[in-house]
Amino acid sequence: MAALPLLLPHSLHHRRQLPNHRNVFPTLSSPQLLRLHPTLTCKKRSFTTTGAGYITGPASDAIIAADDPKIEEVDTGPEPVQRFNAISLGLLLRLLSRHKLRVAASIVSLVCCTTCTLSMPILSGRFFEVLIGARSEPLWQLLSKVGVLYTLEPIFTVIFVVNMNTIWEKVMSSLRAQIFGSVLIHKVEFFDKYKVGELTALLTSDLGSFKNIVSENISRDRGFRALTEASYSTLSKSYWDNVLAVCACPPTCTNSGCTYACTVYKRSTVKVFKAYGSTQASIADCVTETFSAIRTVRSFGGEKRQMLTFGNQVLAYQSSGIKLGFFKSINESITRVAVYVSLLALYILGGSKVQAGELSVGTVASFIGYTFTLTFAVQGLVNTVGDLRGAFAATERINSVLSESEVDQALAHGLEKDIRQEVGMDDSLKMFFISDPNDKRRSQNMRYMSSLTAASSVRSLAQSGDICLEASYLRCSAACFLISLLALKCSIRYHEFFAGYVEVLFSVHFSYPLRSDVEVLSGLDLTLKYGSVTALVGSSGAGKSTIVQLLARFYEASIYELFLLPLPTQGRITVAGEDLRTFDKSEWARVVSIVNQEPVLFSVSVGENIAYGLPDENVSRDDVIAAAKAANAHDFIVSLPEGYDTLVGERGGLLSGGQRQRVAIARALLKNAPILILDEATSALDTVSERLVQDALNHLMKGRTTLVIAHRLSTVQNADQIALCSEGKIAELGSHSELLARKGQYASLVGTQRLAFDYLLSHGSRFQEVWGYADREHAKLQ
Ligand SMILES: Nc1ncnc2c1ncn2[C@@H]1O[C@H](COP(=O)(O)OP(=O)(O)OP(=O)(O)O)[C@@H](O)[C@H]1O
Repeated sequence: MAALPLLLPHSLHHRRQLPNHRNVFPTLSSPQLLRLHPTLTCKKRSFTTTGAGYITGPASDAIIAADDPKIEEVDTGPEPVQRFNAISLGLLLRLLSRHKLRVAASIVSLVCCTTCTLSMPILSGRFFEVLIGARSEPLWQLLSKVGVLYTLEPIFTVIFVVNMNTIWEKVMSSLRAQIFGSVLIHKVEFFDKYKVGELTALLTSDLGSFKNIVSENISRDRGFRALTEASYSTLSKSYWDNVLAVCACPPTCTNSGCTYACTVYKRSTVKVFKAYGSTQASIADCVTETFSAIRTVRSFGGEKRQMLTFGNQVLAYQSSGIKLGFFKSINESITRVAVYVSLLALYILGGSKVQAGELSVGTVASFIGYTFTLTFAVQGLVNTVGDLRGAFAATERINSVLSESEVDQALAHGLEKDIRQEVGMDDSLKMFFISDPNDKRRSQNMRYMSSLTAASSVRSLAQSGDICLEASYLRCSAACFLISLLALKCSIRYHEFFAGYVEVLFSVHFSYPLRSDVEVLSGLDLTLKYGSVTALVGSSGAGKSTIVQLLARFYEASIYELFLLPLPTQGRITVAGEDLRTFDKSEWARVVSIVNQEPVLFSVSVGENIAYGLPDENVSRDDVIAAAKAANAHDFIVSLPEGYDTLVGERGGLLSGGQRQRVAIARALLKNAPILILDEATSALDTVSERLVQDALNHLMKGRTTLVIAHRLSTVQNADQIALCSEGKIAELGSHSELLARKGQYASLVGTQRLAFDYLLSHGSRFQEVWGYADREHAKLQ
């Protein structure tokens, strides 16, 4: 079976995570860390481990149950960090090697059609000689030869163009699939960093200019054909007469000079092409952003501002386009001057040689024919060099974007396993596979992958055990002990310094990768008891959704190491005692259902959106309807123009916020995962709908480990436990009544909301007046 290198590109280098003390949640407990890094204690990096336990590659966040004795043999010495190139010559050759027959047919037809083309000037020369009586060959015989050439040349051209085009289309499809797959499996922070428009541009305009190398260069006067024609005509000329050949050489020399200059000044020209591409990407990004947020733009009257932004991007695009045109025009005009000089020299020298009887008229006529062929070919080559520059710039841009950020190994491994298991793989999936028998690292990764906790156990663990977000403070190592001792011996000032140092090193921290200087979570301990409901409350920005993101494994922290030494515990997330990172991400995704504050729907029908709950299965219509009924969405769906087949628009924009939430709840219900996370899942519902959906959710929560985030405390009063999140920690934990009795932050939050409610009640009559007025106005409009 072929392999999927681009789904696992970073398996090539297993980049070491940079020690970043703030980015260490969830990490592993000290004993586990030692289990994971058994060889670190003897400062030797290897996958060797003694007995059962975990092993990991250098800084790989995929953790593997290491019962495979063969793994001990694997040589995993420190690897140099390699830059991963999404598009490389090796990859292109591998893709081309899939079409050997077509490549051979293209080469043969190219040689044949070029031979036909280049035989024409010879026949033209003979034709003139026959006309002036300098040649005895019958005219009809000569013309029939010309006729054969004129017939064969288009036939070979068709074979060449069709084959080249087919090969390149197939190569480009695979390449596009590879790049898409590669982007898809990047870590979430990659998507935080790059805008949608930029990523879209990679797959459209950048890959488009790469495609142009062939699709724009298979015509007669471009690319390979121009190259063969140029070389062949230069050779033919030398065969006829060396002196005249030298006259016709300037175009070729100029072309070589231009090509050389382009190569020497590659950096500057590539810069211009790169700027052209990135301004094009910015335009795409501005368009995507503006039109996807059109309601926000309207509501703020932001049209002028968007026009200004777009105008600036267009001007930048225009200026880089003008610069590009300047480069092109210089190339073109230099070539033309060279051509004219060459033709003039040819007329002068050729004419004098004919007059002196040293050359026949036919030979000079053939020369002139070859000079024109050479001129066109050289012109074509100059254009091809321009296309190549564009393609190099696009390749550089794609490679630089995709090599900057890390691939999510835990996801890539699981995905590859998943796809490989598929029986009778679809053609559309096959495109993601490229065979590379030399990629030993991948086969090694495949073995680790197979050592990951099996899918069945993920579900059974999720269905049986508690989920713990642990922060076990100061399970000190010798290093910590030493620091503490030193701290005690030192003066107060130094003691403070060491205390701070210890705090930084050994408490739990989580920072988003793009804002690594801002701590979001610090010192968090929380257990979500199996089969019970835990409510997470707290002020805005306290870190509630961050906990959800960690539970969903959108973000994962690395094992924190300082000078290659494993540090004591930082915290971790476990399910039934197993570290989350022992699971494939895709397997984990199957056991967790999340309904967000602002659910995003795909621009397909309502039914398909609900069925997306089980994306890899053929969901029956009855199941979709059952899920919709349970989420109290059925009634509104059947009232839509085409019922379950009604399209919901981009991001579900044709539905109301409450309808979107109900569809999202139905989607989660269909998924039927043992772990349920509701992040303000009912916030967009009116009171009546909320009560109905809440009933469905209460039913759904039974027997599942549930985490509910809600601002309206009334909705979480009945939770088994309520955790108050404050400044990245769990400040209070208990039932509603326990927390009220404690009279702490929770009690004051409840008090604040009650006050707000009382205020509403006391102003009820006024609101009723307003609502009554609105109702009357509405009735009038009807
Ligand atoms: N992707 C991100 N990158 C960087 N910082 C982020 C990211 N997402 C959230 N933050 C920051 O993390 C902090 C905690 O955000 P979080 O969404 O967890 O708060 P929250 O308690 O859920 O708030 P709310 O109740 O308003 O939803 C905030 O300061 C926020 O600015």
